[in-house]
Amino acid sequence: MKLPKVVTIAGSDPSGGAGIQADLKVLAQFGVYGGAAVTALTRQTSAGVLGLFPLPAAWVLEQISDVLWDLRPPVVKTGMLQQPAVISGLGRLWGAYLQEYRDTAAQVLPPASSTTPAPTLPILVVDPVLSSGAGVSLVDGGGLAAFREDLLPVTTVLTPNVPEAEALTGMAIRDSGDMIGAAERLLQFGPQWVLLKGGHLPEWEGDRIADLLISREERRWLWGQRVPRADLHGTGCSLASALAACLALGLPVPVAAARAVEWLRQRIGSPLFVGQGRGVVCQKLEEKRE
Ligand SMILES: Nc1ncnc2c1ncn2[C@@H]1O[C@H](COP(=O)(O)OP(=O)(O)O)[C@@H](O)[C@H]1O
Ligand SMILES: Cc1ncc(COP(=O)(O)O)c(N)n1
Repeated sequence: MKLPKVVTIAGSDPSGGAGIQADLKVLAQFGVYGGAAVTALTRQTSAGVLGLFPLPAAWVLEQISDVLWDLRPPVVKTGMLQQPAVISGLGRLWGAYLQEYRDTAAQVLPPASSTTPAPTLPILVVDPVLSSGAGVSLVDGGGLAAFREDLLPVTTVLTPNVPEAEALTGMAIRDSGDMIGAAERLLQFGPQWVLLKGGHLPEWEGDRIADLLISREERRWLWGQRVPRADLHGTGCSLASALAACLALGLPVPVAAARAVEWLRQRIGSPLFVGQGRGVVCQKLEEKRE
């Protein structure tokens, strides 16, 4: 069996709750090998982001190119990309990576017939990080246009939260009906799937909460138990990494999304308090200590 591998392209969070540190821990927990290309350093504690130090965009893109053509990961997950030049440059690199896969498959496989399954193309999971949970901007001006024009057209699964979906579409999202409208608008930018997370909506019926998974063919609500006053950061990074891990393990998108959401929700109710601020996602519930 092929080694399941994921490369994360994200920023560094020294407190370990978000960014590449969180991503690599989640991947390890799913038994998936993780590589990481770093886009920016942050000064960050469990209480919030204190500073941002972007790496030169050309250098970030070289890192990404090196690791893609070395590890040849079947799944790549993005977090804080931060600079428009990185967002657009990744779109171009990913297009070239896909093209090379197609060319190689055409040389290796017999001519396609109705009985030959199409080769599985690499998967790009994009978590469009725009700001920290506490509202510090994590993307430069021009970032939204770069996402819409250059990265979303080559994205397999886009995982925005409600404010990110509002920023990308310019639409207000107040209820589940608005979530459907915004997710359909996001599909028009090109991603194959959108997982629109519902955590920021003020009201769900009773103690329930739902995320919306949508493609051009199907629409599913992923319902779960709402945890009152959940106070943790790094949930978006952890969810996208769990999804990437499940995809690298070979699960189809709807099954992988349901499993990743369930994995995270089991942990939202019992965060780990590692510092002076908010809690983080506890990796192994069974090993949690006070
Ligand atoms: N209070 C909560 N109880 C249970 N699950 C939650 C809660 N808040 C968010 N979630 C779940 O956590 C995941 C992340 O959601 P969300 O908070 O919307 O995105 P982000 O972490 O990117 O801001 C989603 O699967 C969402 O349903
Ligand atoms: C390096 C980095 N990447 C992403 C986030 C967003 O995470 P959150 O919104 O959960 O604070 C973050 N705070 N830091």
